[in-house]
Amino acid sequence: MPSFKGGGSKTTVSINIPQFDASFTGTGDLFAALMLAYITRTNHNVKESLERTIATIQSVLERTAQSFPNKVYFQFYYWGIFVSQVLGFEVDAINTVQFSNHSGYGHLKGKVITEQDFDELIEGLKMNDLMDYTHVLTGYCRSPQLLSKIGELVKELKKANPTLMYVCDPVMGDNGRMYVPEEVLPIYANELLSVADVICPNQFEAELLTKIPIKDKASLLKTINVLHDRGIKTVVISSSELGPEKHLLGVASTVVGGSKTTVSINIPQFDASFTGTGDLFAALMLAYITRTNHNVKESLERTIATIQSVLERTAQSFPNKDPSALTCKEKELKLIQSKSDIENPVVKIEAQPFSL
Ligand SMILES: Nc1ncnc2c1ncn2[C@@H]1O[C@H](COP(=O)(O)OP(=O)(O)O)[C@@H](O)[C@H]1O
Ligand code: PXP
Repeated sequence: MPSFKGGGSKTTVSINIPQFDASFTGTGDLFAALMLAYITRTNHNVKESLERTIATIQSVLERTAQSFPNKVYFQFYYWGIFVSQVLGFEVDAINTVQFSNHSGYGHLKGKVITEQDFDELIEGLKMNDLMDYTHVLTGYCRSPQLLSKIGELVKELKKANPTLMYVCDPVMGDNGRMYVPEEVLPIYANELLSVADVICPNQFEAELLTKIPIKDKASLLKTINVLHDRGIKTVVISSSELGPEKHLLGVASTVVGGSKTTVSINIPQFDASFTGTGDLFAALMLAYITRTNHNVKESLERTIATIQSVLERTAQSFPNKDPSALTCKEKELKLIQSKSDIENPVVKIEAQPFSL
């Protein structure tokens, strides 16, 4: 029964809540977060806040019996999670790091998940019989030991569900510089690639994995073929410097039933560098490769359309500033504001067959 005392006058309201014949976990959290939102929006109108909160929780509980067909296990930071949820995936996320902020800022405080932390979480999932994943997506990870364990986990999960899709974003660096310890490279190259169904390195990461310098389209294609030869069905280079002026080039390639499709897309380049776009890219590709059953053209087009609209909205939130002058805080990706673009991206740039 919420009560509000403002300006000396008190308002107290109550509501009858139809009771479900089951007990749920998480409804208290939901209640508090919804009340926070509605008390803010209505400036402490407790009647409206309570009504909307209860209406929301009632509809969530009514819908709780309908479950999503896909359940993703995430080993990640936060950017991809929202996107996957908006696109209809149930997500169990393990944050590989619990940091005060991302690494683009000048200072970084917090903790990296240890192997023991990881083992405990997996033990709990197993004890409760919760390992029924359809997808695994891994990203930012600084520990070679932990990565190795993830490889073992993926093998185990695939044994239980042979159709499970493992999307590996081998997050190691960008523009010629590694930002995780060098020791993770052999683990990606020797242990994770062999279990990956989809891999989405950027140009630098693809070079590290194959030891092929990418100087032109021929070396890019060679790199993709080497990755396919290691048994990876779908290889996506999230960005390379081989695009036309002021454009990046993204490439996606898939081998289905012995026949290969490779497409590329010109990505208009913003005059700024953003953090989190790689995470976003991997989560979007996972969703669209699943929805389209490895149609790389459509997947790449929708992924790029979504990211472009997020970056446009991010850059436009400070219209009087040159994008290159934006601070780290100003460049935080405007994900929540882009929810409807994430749900329904408008494809403006078509991917083309990749040819030399
Ligand atoms: N400056 C930029 N301008 C336009 N698009 C960008 C820019 N930076 C990143 N992106 C988008 O984000 C995607 C992933 O970024 P990329 O740099 O390849 O990944 P990572 O962050 O892992 O290095 C690219 O495919 C591109 O669509
Ligand atoms: N900082 C942290 C803490 C991260 O977890 C990541 C990627 O997950 C990055 C920086 C790099 O982000 P991106 O490659 O997606 O731009």
